[in-house]
Amino acid sequence: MLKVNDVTLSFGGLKAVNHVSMEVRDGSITGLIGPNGAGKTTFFNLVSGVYKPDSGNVEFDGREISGKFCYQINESGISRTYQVINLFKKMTVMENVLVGMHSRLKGGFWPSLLRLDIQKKEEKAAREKAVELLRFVGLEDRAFEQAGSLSYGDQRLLEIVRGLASDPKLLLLDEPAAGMNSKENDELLVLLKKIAARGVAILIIEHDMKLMMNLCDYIYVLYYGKKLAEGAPAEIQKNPEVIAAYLGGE
Ligand SMILES: Nc1ncnc2c1ncn2[C@@H]1O[C@H](COP(=O)(O)OP(=O)(O)OP(=O)(O)O)[C@@H](O)[C@H]1O
Repeated sequence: MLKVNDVTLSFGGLKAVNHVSMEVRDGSITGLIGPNGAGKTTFFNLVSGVYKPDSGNVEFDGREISGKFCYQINESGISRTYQVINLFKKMTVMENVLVGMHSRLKGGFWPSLLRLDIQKKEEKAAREKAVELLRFVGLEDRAFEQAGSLSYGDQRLLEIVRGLASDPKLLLLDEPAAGMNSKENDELLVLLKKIAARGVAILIIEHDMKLMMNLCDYIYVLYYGKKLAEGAPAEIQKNPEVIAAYLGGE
């Protein structure tokens, strides 16, 4: 579904992503690992439309998406979360999910101003769907609390729910386990497998190797902007170059 073909992006003289190709298959969980500064977040920014590659291209469902705006890429079915929690902390949990849904809502400006029937129906359906998504992650009881009042781990879950709200086919997760305790970590593993079982493919950046080894179907390793290795978790784990990169890099 996602095909990244030989992309390169430089910041001044630094090749943050250097001739990297990769693929994410339908419904799979694909991992992206590498030491700090390897280019992982920049790679996400290339896929989600924050940056346009200097060379190479990105295809999603057979169509080129490189060069499109972020909102167009989101509409085509790619959603993402960020390394730093990016919620509207003063808004309720429910409102945060509804914000994530906006690209799927049809009733534009005039219907919303006049509160036409079509818009009321759409709003009701959106709320029901938000409740269903919150139930999916066990946050339905917190729907009307301020997002900022949730624990750190729950805020990370809410970010994932908001990412799912636009009905993506592919979810990009940038360090979703950061700051989670080990129980939250185990719950995250179960949740991400459930999301993939719903048919949503996942591309995930994460430093927690235990989580990645248990979670991913396939892993890519970046090192100084270049692809160092790719393969099944068991192969990656015993790859001497990968071990050396981690021992040397962190
Ligand atoms: N906007 C930018 N301008 C200049 N340099 C940048 C910019 N964004 C990233 N870089 C540089 O590009 C390289 C790759 O950074 P990137 O954030 O993609 O790495 P990363 O693998 O996500 O690291 P981390 O695990 O620490 O998040 C780093 O050397 C970084 O300093």
